[in-house]
Amino acid sequence: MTQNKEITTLDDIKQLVDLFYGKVREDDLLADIFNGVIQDNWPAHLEKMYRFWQTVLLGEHTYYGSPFAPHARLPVQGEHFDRWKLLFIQTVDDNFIGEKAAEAKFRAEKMAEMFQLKIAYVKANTTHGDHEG
Ligand code: HEM
Repeated sequence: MTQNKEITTLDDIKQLVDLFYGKVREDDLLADIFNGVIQDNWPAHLEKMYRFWQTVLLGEHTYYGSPFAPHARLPVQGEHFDRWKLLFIQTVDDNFIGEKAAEAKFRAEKMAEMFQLKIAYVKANTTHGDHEG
């Protein structure tokens, strides 16, 4: 058994991200949604996610995107976010310990909450006849 470690370097971030999306890609509920959008661009998606978490957890500003935009019209509901959070928390707890590990879980929870609120808002403000799809 490997010992859980602190998240301190970009390599730790890469390990976290690779393990998490490894689970996502095998998940009965989430795999099709991710693969439908990302298709064969997984390396680019993972690169982006390394930069995202490097920025959030290590304070090294390498991510300059808009995190919410690609989620606005995904076919996702509470159950998808619950699964996403479960897999993320499992990945962190199975491999890491310490302050940054706790922060990773906290930030993921907060962003999931914000994404869900925004998706509900987008839906409520999309009337039939708007550009759907
Ligand atoms: C059910 C939950 C979720 C699903 C199905 C999902 C799906 C996706 C997909 C398919 C993309 C790629 C979009 C593209 O390449 O066009 C993406 C990007 C991304 N996701 Fe999620 N996501 C979920 C939750 C979250 C959460 C909770 C976070 C917060 C940590 C997050 C952070 C990001 C970021 C930062 C990007 C990159 C955005 C950019 O293009 O700059 N996602 N997500």
